[in-house]
Amino acid sequence: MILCIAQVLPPELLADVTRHLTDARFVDGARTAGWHARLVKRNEQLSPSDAAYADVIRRVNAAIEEHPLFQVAARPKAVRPVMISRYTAGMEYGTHVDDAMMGGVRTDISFTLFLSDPDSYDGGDLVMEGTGGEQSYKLDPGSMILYPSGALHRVDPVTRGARVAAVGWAQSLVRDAAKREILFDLDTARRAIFQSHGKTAEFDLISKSTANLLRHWAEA
Ligand SMILES: O=C(O)CCC(=O)C(=O)O
Ligand SMILES: [Fe+2]
Repeated sequence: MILCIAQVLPPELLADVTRHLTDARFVDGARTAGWHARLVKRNEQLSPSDAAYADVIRRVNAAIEEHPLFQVAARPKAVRPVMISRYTAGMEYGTHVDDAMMGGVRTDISFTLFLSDPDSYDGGDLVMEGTGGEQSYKLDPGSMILYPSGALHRVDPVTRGARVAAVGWAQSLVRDAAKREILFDLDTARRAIFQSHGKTAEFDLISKSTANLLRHWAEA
C-alpha cells in the first residue's frame, strides 16, 4: 500500500525546520547508502555536526510518529531517525531498493516527507517502479508518502532549484503489507461508522475484529 498523508508537519513547524535548513551544513549523501545504492545516489544530507541537526530530527520524527494516520497505516514498532536530504540541480537518486536492515531496524516501510515547495524546483519526483508501470510523486511541503521498502524506486534528476526532504524507515509490528492493509481498511471503516452513526453495535464488532487481528498478527 502506498499512502500519501497531507500536512504531517504543522505550518509553524514546517516554517521553523525550513528556516533552520536554509543555511545548514550538508554533506555528500553517498556515505549513508548501501554499496549498490551508492553507485546511483547523488545527493546531500544534513550533517550530524550541524547545530540544528538534533533538534530538527527530533521534532520531525515526533510529528511523524504522533500522526494518527502514520500510526494506523504503519503500526510502527521502531522508527529510524529521519535523514534530511537535499538535491540541487544535477542531483538524483537512481533506481534502487532500500537496505533491508538499518541500525537493527527491519525496514518494512519507507517514507519521504517533502519540505520544499514543488514550484521552487523542477524534476525531483519520487518514482515508484512497480511491475505494472511507474507512478511519480511530488507532494506539498509538510506532506508525506509511505511506501513498501521492498519496492524499486528512484528520485528523478533535479533540473532547477533544490528539493529538500526528510526520509526515513519504519519496522512494523505487522510484517506483512497485505495484513497491514486489512487492518488499515478496517480501521478506516470503523472510524467512518463512528463519524456518521456513533458507537453502534457494528462499530463495536469491527473494533473487536481489528483488535483481535492485531493480536494475531503483531510481533511485539
Ligand atoms: O527522497 C526520496 O523521496 C527518497 C530517497 C530514497 O530513496 C532513499 O533515501 O533511499
Ligand atoms: Fe530509497
